[in-house]
Amino acid sequence: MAMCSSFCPRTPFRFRAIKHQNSLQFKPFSTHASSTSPPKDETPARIGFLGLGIMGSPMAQNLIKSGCDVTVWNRTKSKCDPLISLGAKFILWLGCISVLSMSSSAGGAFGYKSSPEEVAASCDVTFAMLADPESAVDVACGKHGAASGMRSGKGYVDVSTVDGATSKLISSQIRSTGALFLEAPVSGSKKPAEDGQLIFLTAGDKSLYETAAPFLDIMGKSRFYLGDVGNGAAMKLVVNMIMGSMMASFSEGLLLSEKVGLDPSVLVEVISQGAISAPMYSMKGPSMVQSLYPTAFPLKHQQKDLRLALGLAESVSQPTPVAAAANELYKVAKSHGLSDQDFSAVIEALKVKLQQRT
Ligand SMILES: NC(=O)C1=CN([C@@H]2O[C@H](COP(=O)(O)OP(=O)(O)OC[C@H]3O[C@@H](n4cnc5c(N)ncnc54)[C@H](OP(=O)(O)O)[C@@H]3O)[C@@H](O)[C@H]2O)C=CC1
Ligand SMILES: O=CCCC(=O)O
Repeated sequence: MAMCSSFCPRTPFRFRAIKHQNSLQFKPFSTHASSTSPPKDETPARIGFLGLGIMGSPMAQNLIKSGCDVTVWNRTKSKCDPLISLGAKFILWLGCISVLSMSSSAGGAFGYKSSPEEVAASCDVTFAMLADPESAVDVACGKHGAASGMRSGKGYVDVSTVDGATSKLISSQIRSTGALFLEAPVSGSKKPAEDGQLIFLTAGDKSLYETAAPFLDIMGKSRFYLGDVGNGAAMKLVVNMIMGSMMASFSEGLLLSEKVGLDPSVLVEVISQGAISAPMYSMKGPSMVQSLYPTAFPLKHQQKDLRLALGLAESVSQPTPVAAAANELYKVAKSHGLSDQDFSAVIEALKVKLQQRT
């Protein structure tokens, strides 16, 4: 069943956690409301956010700006600082005591550390936005990983793009603690993340889906609940498989148009008015024509998604020759040092091939 949101997230709400039977519910309340003290069974909802890269940072930022109580963690600690400046919490940890800090560098001299475990232990719902299956497993299930801090009444929402097997592994580790698990990879890139316009493809514990809904609605424009763990991951991989092939095909067209004496900028314009128009072509085309690839979606992640999508297709014996060919092109692009450029830099792999022939 697909569900879409209608919640308006832009008012400065705060969220209170309310114990309801065995589950947690979150009720928004306006920060402009009267100063009557909250009912005794209500405490501020605490949100954890692990992974502050291109996507995680703006997503966490939107939660903070909407009045949520957010605790952040990132492997490279300095990326926490802009969010701490906006009001995020950062936990320093010394094995037996945790202290809240105003800076990720505080405590360094004393050997203090922060860990996903500490964040999960101190929060009601913890989100994770990590690079790939390996980092998602490490942060959730590794030493001092989030699972070590989970227990009944808490929830873990993994918004990273991973394969179904990885998601199921993380789900089983989280659920073995009594906590709930939701996979919720996103469609939409850096700008939609900044604008709170992501599309969440969720699957897993339905009650956590409902609990997390107000927060998903702050970060996104719509959400789909797709059933069992693995379905959200599969939907995301199918979407990105199509996207990767589209971009490879677009790149071929841009280069071919130029080679036969056409202006590729005019091609972008022609495409934008016809049946194959897509926002992606209009957004990326003009900079691709100038050989500029400002990173919104790193090429290495697109290749990872194609690799995982091919694995998904293999698991059901589905032929995917177009995606397989596109994957090879992204691999060539990676081998030419383009991993951290935007995925539209895949066009450079074709230019390399052209040069090799001439
Ligand atoms: N960018 C985009 O347009 C979109 C990306 N996605 C998906 O979202 C996820 C994140 O993407 P994005 O933000 O672009 O990626 P980034 O590369 O910018 O960020 C990756 C994050 O993962 C962390 N990380 C990487 N390896 C490890 C590790 N071994 N242990 C702990 N943390 C680690 C990084 O930490 P550190 O800062 O220390 O390197 C960083 O916080 C990916 O799965 C991607 O496929 C989904 C939709 C759109
Ligand atoms: O995973 C990245 C998706 C990027 C997008 O949907 O624009």
